[in-house]
Amino acid sequence: MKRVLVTGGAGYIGSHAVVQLLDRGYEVVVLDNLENGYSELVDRRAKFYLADLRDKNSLRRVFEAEKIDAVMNFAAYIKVGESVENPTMYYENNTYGVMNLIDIMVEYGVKNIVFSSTAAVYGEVKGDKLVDEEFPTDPINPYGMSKLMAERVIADAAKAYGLNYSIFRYFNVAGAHEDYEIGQKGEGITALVPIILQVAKGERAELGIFGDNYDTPDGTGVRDYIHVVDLVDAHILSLDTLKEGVSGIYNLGNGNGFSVLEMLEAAKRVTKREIPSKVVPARAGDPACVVAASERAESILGWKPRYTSVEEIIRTAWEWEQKQ
Ligand SMILES: NC(=O)c1ccc[n+]([C@@H]2O[C@H](COP(=O)([O-])OP(=O)(O)OC[C@H]3O[C@@H](n4cnc5c(N)ncnc54)[C@H](O)[C@@H]3O)[C@@H](O)[C@H]2O)c1
Ligand SMILES: O=c1ccn([C@@H]2O[C@H](COP(=O)(O)OP(=O)(O)O[C@H]3O[C@H](CO)[C@H](O)[C@H](O)[C@H]3O)[C@@H](O)[C@H]2O)c(=O)[nH]1
Repeated sequence: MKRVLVTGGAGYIGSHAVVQLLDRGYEVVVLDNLENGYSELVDRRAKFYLADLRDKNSLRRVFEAEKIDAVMNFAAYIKVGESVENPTMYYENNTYGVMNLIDIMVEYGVKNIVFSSTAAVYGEVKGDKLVDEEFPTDPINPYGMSKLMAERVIADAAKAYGLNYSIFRYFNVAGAHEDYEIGQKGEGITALVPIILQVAKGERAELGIFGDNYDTPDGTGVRDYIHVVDLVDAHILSLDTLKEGVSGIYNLGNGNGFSVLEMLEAAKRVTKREIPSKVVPARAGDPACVVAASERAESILGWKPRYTSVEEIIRTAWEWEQKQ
């Protein structure tokens, strides 16, 4: 396991995977169409290819030129609201794109894939039970369904073609690497933490709190926030299990739920700034409360998240945001 192809390596999480793999001595090849990525986020030590998952010939060019040992697939569309408005665009990129990638991996004899999935595969979670990997999958938006379908494609292909896979279901990823100038970026950001910090910076007038009528203690949505560096660590650890032929599906979260209002208060403490907010209508496709049980990643991969406080997670994101 020497050379890893990182698809979506010019994006937020992919660019972290690139530097963390390089720091552990892997050779890294990046594939991205730069639709939502930034070439300046890609570490210069990695080799970059402009290619698109939906275009098999562009993928062939990469696999022809590079001997790949494992693929980490981060390339996807990621916005829940957009997926509700334009579902076919999501199935085309997030499901069909993965089918293409698998076909090309098989064509070139590449056996190992690490895949970014999402807590959105679980859909509406009733009550306040932690969600483990056996929880029934029932996505309530096309984004989650496009990822669940891709998971199924990967598992079926693994059986048929002898592949090994690690599928990671991320909860809410936030924060930034403290040693590199990389982080979450982009005009169209919809994720809570960067939006709150953009308000703190004065780039946005206020935070719109999407609904305060949910069945949660303060009525706002509850999520499990996980630091991007911890998240990527699990991916890298899983390369060793893939080498041993062990495939699996793993949740990645901290196991603690924070509401939108709690995140807002934490961000005020970290930034020491005013952060104006107002309640606006709930966003289509948003469940009330989603919190992870991630013991499987801990026991099988030996994974242990290091950033366990949301203040710490927000602080690293704030340091990045201020450099922008
Ligand atoms: N950010 C989160 O909280 C979160 C949570 C759960 C899952 N995920 C998953 O993690 C992965 C990475 O997310 P991110 O937050 O880094 O998003 P991002 O948009 O920053 O990165 C995605 C990258 O993939 C590229 N890309 C998209 N479609 C492509 C295609 N067809 N061909 C080539 N490149 C393509 C984009 O240009 C971008 O650089 C996604 O698969 C996403 O579904 C993210
Ligand atoms: O401006 C905002 C943005 C978000 N929220 C709320 O904050 C919480 C977190 O929202 P995010 O958009 O940060 O993330 P989601 O919980 O919607 O997560 C979904 O989208 C993510 C990508 O953005 C991941 O893919 C994740 O797996 C998927 O469930 C939700 O309760 C949301 O309603 C607001 O109130 N205002």
